[in-house]
Amino acid sequence: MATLSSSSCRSYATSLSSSSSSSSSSQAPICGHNQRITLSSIPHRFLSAKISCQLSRRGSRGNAVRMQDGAVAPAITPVENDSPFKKPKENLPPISPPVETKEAPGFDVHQNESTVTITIVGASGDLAKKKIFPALFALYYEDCLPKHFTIFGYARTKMTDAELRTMISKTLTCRIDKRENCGEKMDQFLERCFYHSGQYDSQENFAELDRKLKEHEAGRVSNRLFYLSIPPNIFIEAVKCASLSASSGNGWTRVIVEKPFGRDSESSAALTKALKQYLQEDQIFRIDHYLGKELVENLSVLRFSNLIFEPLWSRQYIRNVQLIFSEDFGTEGRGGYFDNYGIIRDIIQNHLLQILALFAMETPVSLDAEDIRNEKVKVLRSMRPLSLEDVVIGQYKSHTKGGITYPGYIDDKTVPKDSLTPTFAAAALFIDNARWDGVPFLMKAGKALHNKIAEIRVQFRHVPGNLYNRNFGTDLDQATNELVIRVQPDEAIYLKINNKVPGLGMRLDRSNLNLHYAARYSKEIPDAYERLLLDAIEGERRLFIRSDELDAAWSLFTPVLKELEEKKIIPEYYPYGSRGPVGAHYLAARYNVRWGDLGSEQ
Ligand SMILES: NC(=O)C1=CN([C@@H]2O[C@H](COP(=O)(O)OP(=O)(O)OC[C@H]3O[C@@H](n4cnc5c(N)ncnc54)[C@H](OP(=O)(O)O)[C@@H]3O)[C@@H](O)[C@H]2O)C=CC1
Ligand SMILES: O=C1O[C@H](COP(=O)(O)O)[C@@H](O)[C@H](O)[C@H]1O
Repeated sequence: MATLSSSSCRSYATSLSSSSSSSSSSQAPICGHNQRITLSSIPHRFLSAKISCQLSRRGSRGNAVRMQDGAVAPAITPVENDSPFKKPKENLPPISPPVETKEAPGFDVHQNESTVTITIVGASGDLAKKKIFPALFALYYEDCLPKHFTIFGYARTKMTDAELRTMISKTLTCRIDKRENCGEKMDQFLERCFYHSGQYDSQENFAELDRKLKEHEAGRVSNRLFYLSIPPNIFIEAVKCASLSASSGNGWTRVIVEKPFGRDSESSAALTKALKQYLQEDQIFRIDHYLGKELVENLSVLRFSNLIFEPLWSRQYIRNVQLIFSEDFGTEGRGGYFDNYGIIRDIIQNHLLQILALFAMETPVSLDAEDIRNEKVKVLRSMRPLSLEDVVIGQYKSHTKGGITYPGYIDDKTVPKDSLTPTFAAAALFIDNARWDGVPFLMKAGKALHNKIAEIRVQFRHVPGNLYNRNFGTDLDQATNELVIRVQPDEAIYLKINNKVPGLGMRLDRSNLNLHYAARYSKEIPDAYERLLLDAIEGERRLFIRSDELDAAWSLFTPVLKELEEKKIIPEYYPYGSRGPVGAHYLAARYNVRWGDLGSEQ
């Protein structure tokens, strides 16, 4: 049955190939160092170990992946340069069994080897504990981190290395399919984690960090990844200090920046400008974790490697596209942050818009990061800025059900009582290009709704002159095909088709051709942060946001966000746990659309 490699593993074994060409600026030190070392200076023998990581990501114990139905997808032979991602990765460190020995600091005995240090700035925070450390552990567990790696936590909180390890050990989990040696792996991983306490605006504190990093690097080529897991108002100070006092002297330095990337065009441009004082564009990895989700990553595969979808992918056959995000909990605990942003900035302008761009782009020249991002930016620049009449906003209010009272948004102590910040929004967007002219792209995102789901729905047009129309009664909508890509939870891709109900009569029903991941694949789906962290380590920028994409995204939403705020538009209130404001239906109806997630069978 299965003939394609299906695992979450990388098939771009090229990341292993040596690079002498790729973007030099990301290899360049960023503050005053002048030595450059490229991957070509790393002995070739080290590269093969990386291949074994790639293979282990292809299947738990061998090169192949077993499907739930017993079929085996063959692994891809690990030939260097077989990557679909044409551009070779930069300066990759070698991979080998993850046992680190203590090195005497300060000696350049390892100058032919390289090392990667990942510093999590804001290590004491929520995201670091919840996502970043667990993702790094998962990568370690899969033998996907380089042989010489070190993880540093950096924050103001006073903590020892041991205390950091205790803190993060609470949130590390093991892969379901490989529990046996989990404890051992966890201990090994924790031994590679260290902590340095410092201020975010202190060059001196970062210089202390630099000294510690150097000790761990022990004279090897030093590659440094900083993950800014801190509130946005301190991004610039932290980047400045990291850049001036703790960037690599002879390898690459990269910085992962978390959203929010500003709150409108102006502030986003200011942030970009400030970041670029200290970093080159290709050192900046702007993360949108939705791009790291398995089914979002699969969008292009589905479309460009199956003959049956691409010919239908246009206004000729597609009636509308729906991008839906809902959470069944409120802003609990994050109300302070959220009130300054609202759901349009929190979800729609980034996560849903990024999915839209990937969905709607033209075929890129290659799978190279710049080719893909070039196509995405064209989509964004072809879009009409959102207008006020194409937006509906809502805010959840308290609701009592089954004797339990669920708080309203403004019941959160960190939210002003008179807040008009939307916790729900629906919007109709249009791409004014030849492929998508007139096709509504409807987006809907909300907190404290009745379910937790993220999905893409593609509703196709009616079959012209359908011979079987009368077998459906008058509801033509019911007779059109719909492709659903359920991003989460319970990942699936299904296509609603019309089918004859078996029997002597001629009755049609709607059935699903269903690719249900849990039934099809035994391998656990990696968390988005795992994929993105590994990409950042490997210098793969495909899933990160380029500054021109960001500018284009903000241009679409800034005018309407300003108008909503200036006119103090009152959101439609909806009860906690409901399906959201009824206004979303009117908006869809205006474009002759019915939300696909609300029908009797979804
Ligand atoms: N949490 C999440 O689910 C998500 C978060 N993000 C983004 O990731 C980043 C980190 O988020 P999160 O971990 O929730 O943030 P936190 O509020 O938990 O902050 C992280 C750390 O930053 C330090 N810090 C907090 N407030 C301040 C302040 N005012 N001044 C100086 N330092 C401060 C604290 O460390 P210390 O006091 O020890 O220095 C804190 O532990 C943010 O940009 C956020 O928008 C993005 C998506 C989801
Ligand atoms: O970026 C964000 O995403 C989360 C939802 O992420 P998910 O991976 O759990 O779907 C959302 O809760 C948060 O408000 C937002 O900032």
